[in-house]
Amino acid sequence: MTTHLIKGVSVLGGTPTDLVIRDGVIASGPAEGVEEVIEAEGLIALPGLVDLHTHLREPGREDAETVETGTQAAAIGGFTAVHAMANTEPVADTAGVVEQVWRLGREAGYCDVYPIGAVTVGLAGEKIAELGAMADSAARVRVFSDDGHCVSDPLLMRRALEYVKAFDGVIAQHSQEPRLTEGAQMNEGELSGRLGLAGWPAVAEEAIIARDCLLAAHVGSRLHVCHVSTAGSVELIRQAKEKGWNVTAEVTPHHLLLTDELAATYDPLYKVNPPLRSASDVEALRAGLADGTIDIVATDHAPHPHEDKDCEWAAAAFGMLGLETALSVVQQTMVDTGLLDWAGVAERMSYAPARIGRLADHGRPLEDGAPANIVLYDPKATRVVDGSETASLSRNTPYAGRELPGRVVATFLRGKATVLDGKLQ
Ligand SMILES: NC(=O)N[C@@H](CC(=O)O)C(=O)O
Ligand SMILES: [Zn+2]
Ligand SMILES: [Zn+2]
Repeated sequence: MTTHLIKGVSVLGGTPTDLVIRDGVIASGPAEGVEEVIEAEGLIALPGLVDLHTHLREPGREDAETVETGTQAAAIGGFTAVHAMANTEPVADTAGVVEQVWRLGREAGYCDVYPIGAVTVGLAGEKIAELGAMADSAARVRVFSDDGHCVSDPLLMRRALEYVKAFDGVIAQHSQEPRLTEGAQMNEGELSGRLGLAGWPAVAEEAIIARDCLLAAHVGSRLHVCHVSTAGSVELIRQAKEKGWNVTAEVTPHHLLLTDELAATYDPLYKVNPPLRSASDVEALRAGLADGTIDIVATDHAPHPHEDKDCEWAAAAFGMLGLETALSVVQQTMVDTGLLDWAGVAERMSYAPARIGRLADHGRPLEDGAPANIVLYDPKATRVVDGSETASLSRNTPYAGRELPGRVVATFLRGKATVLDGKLQ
């Protein structure tokens, strides 16, 4: 394996220093046997990013994404680990399917893939899946989710929370009260009325979060709240944390940047679940991420082929790409606004998601002896996003034509460069 010397890099935005990568780990001592030197003046080094919420679509929807193409997009975005959501075909609700996804990630070699197991068989919300068998499998599943669907039955949710305690698992909930969101198309508000699109009210998210926090506290288990999108949700999670309950939460880059006004275009690129909300929700999400109420940023990278997106709003699929643009959107919304420094970004995009997912080899400080999972980032660069230029098989980025700050220059996975000079290796 190539020994790299990264010269003059600013670790977490600190004073410039040199980093040596040897035999897959960050090495101390003199830079002997260096084969490749990377001049990194002006670049920031962050621990490899960890995504707790990625849709890789394999098995079953290889027309939208595969483990290989999705992890290529992840590497380009600076990620060294992604958690793959269970809403595949077949659903990842058995040890066999999660082992298959885990192995495909290993074989592709761009980014470690940690499968998420379904909470209920077939995501049908009726019967608990074989959570223990998935935890004990080679994939060592610790995160379980019916994402795309809400575990809306309170008794099933209680049982799932109890079940995962045995192996220190966590239930990641897609918080959406189904009866309150039948046919819902966009954020419920004055604008949904004007556009004639059925509303998805904030209370449908908040009612489930409140219930789940109470359930998690009652059984003494771990709850993770997926894609928080409203100011009221932030407030509920803040209260749960004040009580010392074991609740964590994520926000997506798109909910930090975009608002429901974009629905007025009727362009399904902006159709996502939960929907884009109001400017005051965006402000509350940014504040909640800054003060630690919301623990992490997770992409909810949701690829869809053009036939599922190039249609009228009501018929289009929910979801947008996110892996390749996440760090830039976080820079724009959180760093350039003064809400977070780079150490804060490392906490929310690497350390904390690795802790929640119980990953040992990711989300570690860039210290001697740590696995060399590193991203080199140029915060001074800018780019206009080209919607057709993506490693993903799908093209549904909401940022096409937008100028975003920053550029991932290199990504290292256990010392191997997956990206160099912005290009996939
Ligand atoms: N976020 C989305 O709009 N879509 C996701 C499902 C989900 O995350 O709920 C998908 O699988 O396409
Ligand atoms: Zn979801
Ligand atoms: Zn999702």
